[in-house]
Amino acid sequence: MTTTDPHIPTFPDEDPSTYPPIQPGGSLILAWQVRNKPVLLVGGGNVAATRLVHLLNADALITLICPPSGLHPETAYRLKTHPITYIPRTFEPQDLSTTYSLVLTAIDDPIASTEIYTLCKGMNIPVNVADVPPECDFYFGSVHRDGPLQIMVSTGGNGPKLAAMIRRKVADSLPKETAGAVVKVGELRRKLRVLAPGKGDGAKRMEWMSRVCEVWGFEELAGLTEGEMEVLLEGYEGGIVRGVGEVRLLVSVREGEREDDALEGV
Ligand SMILES: C[C@@]1(CC(=O)O)c2cc3[nH]c(cc4nc(cc5[nH]c(cc(n2)[C@H]1CCC(=O)O)[C@@](C)(CC(=O)O)[C@@H]5CCC(=O)O)C(CC(=O)O)=C4CCC(=O)O)c(CCC(=O)O)c3CC(=O)O
Ligand SMILES: NC(=O)C1=CN([C@@H]2O[C@H](COP(=O)(O)OP(=O)(O)OC[C@H]3O[C@@H](n4cnc5c(N)ncnc54)[C@H](O)[C@@H]3O)[C@@H](O)[C@H]2O)C=CC1
Repeated sequence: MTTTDPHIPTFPDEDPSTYPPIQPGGSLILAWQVRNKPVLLVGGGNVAATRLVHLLNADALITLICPPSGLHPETAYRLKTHPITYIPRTFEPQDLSTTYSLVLTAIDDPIASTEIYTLCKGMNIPVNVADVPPECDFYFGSVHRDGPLQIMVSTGGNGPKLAAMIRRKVADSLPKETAGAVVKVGELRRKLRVLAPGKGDGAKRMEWMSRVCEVWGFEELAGLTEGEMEVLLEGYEGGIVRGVGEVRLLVSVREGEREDDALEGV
């Protein structure tokens, strides 16, 4: 579909074939920040136990509603080990309020599921009803977690078991230093922001960080020491990204000089 709206400029030299193709019918995949936000989980069985893992990993403020007789051993364990608000009975409509930023149900009662879904819609609260895709504002996916690295596989409801198998394949194909590299790049980016805090430095910061990621391998990034970061960052002002060999050489020369200075001081 194209439009002739006169407010939209035309770029004579553009090449639309370089833009990503649009494939409608997918999900909007996001990394939702629920840290310290109230989330309601209804049900305490098998599926609820897996939902709890995701919610706890995301530091949500969780309320769980489920009769004690329905608790899966893993759910009961989480209730003992984490500050989850537990309501030991079946769901009642007054349990819902707009303070919840998210509601998840994992119950084996389709009538109660639909009731909760309808109440959530009335309150504009995003909801996931575990086994009823049409009653889900969002689906869960199969998640690989390693430190700050998270990879989610979604098949858009087509094959949840396949999603789990694909997730394992993806995880197995990653170099073992991947999460370590993510941690160190995070440290380096925070140091860079201290060195060049200005908003106007954004483009230069981004270009420099991108080049560091490209020039250094995962293994080298994962092993970045404080001294190596210091030497790397010294290149930032002049837009220089030193390679791993040069940085390590400079670090060892400096360490040698420090030792010499220390000896002279004796
Ligand atoms: C739509 C969605 C809604 C939602 O739950 O958010 C949904 C719906 C349904 N799942 C069903 C069945 C199974 N679900 C699993 C497992 C997982 N299901 C997950 C997500 C999703 N499941 C969402 C779509 C995600 C996507 O497609 O990308 C995972 C990825 C994440 C998670 O739940 O945390 C997690 C794997 C986590 C992991 O191991 O890594 C297994 C396998 C197992 O249990 O081992 C089976 C049996 C085998 C099979 O059917 O494949 C049925 C019943 C079908 C029926 O009656 O036949 C429905 C309802 C329906 O399809 O109508
Ligand atoms: N990822 C997915 O979407 C999957 C969905 N399912 C479906 O999810 C649902 C839950 O599955 P499981 O956890 O294995 O079942 P389960 O039988 O282990 O757990 C059901 C839980 O719901 C509780 N419950 C029932 N009615 C309730 C109410 N009104 N208020 C509060 N708690 C209530 C029960 O006490 C129990 O804790 C089932 O309908 C199942 O078919 C199952 C596998 C995967």
